[in-house]
Amino acid sequence: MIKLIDVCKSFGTQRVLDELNLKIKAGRTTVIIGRSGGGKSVLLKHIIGLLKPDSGRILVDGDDIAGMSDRDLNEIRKRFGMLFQEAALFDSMTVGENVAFPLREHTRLKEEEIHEIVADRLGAVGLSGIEGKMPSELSGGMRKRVGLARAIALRPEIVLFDEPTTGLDPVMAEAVNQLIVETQKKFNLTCVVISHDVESIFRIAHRIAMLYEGRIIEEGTPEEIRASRNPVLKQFLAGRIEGPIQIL
Ligand SMILES: Nc1ncnc2c1ncn2[C@@H]1O[C@H](COP(=O)(O)OP(=O)(O)OP(=O)(O)O)[C@@H](O)[C@H]1O
Repeated sequence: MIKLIDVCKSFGTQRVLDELNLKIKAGRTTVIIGRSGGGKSVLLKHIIGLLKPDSGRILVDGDDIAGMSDRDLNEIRKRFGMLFQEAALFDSMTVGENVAFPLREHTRLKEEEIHEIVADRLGAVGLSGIEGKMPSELSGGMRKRVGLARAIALRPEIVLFDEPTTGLDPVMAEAVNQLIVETQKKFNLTCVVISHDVESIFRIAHRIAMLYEGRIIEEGTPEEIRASRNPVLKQFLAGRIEGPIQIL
């Protein structure tokens, strides 16, 4: 569904993506792993067109979004949902208004219909009836759930998750993982998740891709990744200090 071909991106003299190639399968969850500051968020922003590559192509269902006008890009973006780090809810809006936001931005649905969809999506994340609450009244896990309800408001085909379990306790992290698995299945979503939470990765991934020094150095099923002999991958998954990954 999504193909990145020879994607390069630098900021000043710092090359973050270096002829990166990756295929993301439809109806599957692909987790992109890699060290902090390694370029995972930059990669995700290229997939949704928030950043443009210096060179290379990014195909979404065969359309190259790298050279697209903002208008065409807006159309493509309707097919995406995104759950940002820290959920990124609008603090001055109620939960209901947060979830309704993409519907009000991108559709001409009537208020009644919007209310129905908001109730449905909040139900899907196990938070029925909290439309009137403010984000500040919610726990971190609940905020993530509301963020997910908002991300799926428009029934997207593709949902991008930027470190969905960061900052949550293990129980809450597992609840969010389960929710990702259930929501992916229920809506047959193509999910791209970036994470360095090794526990979570193996719980949610159909495919895992390791980003290192600007490239995907290994991609495969969780079993294949576990069995990999790649020293970078082995060091990363084991959380060892010794190995090819340099600690700055
Ligand atoms: N808009 C930008 N301008 C300049 N440099 C940037 C920009 N966005 C990202 N970078 C740099 O690109 C590198 C990769 O950043 P990125 O946020 O993608 O890392 P990450 O792998 O997501 O890290 P983390 O796991 O810590 O979130 C960093 O060195 C960062 O400073």
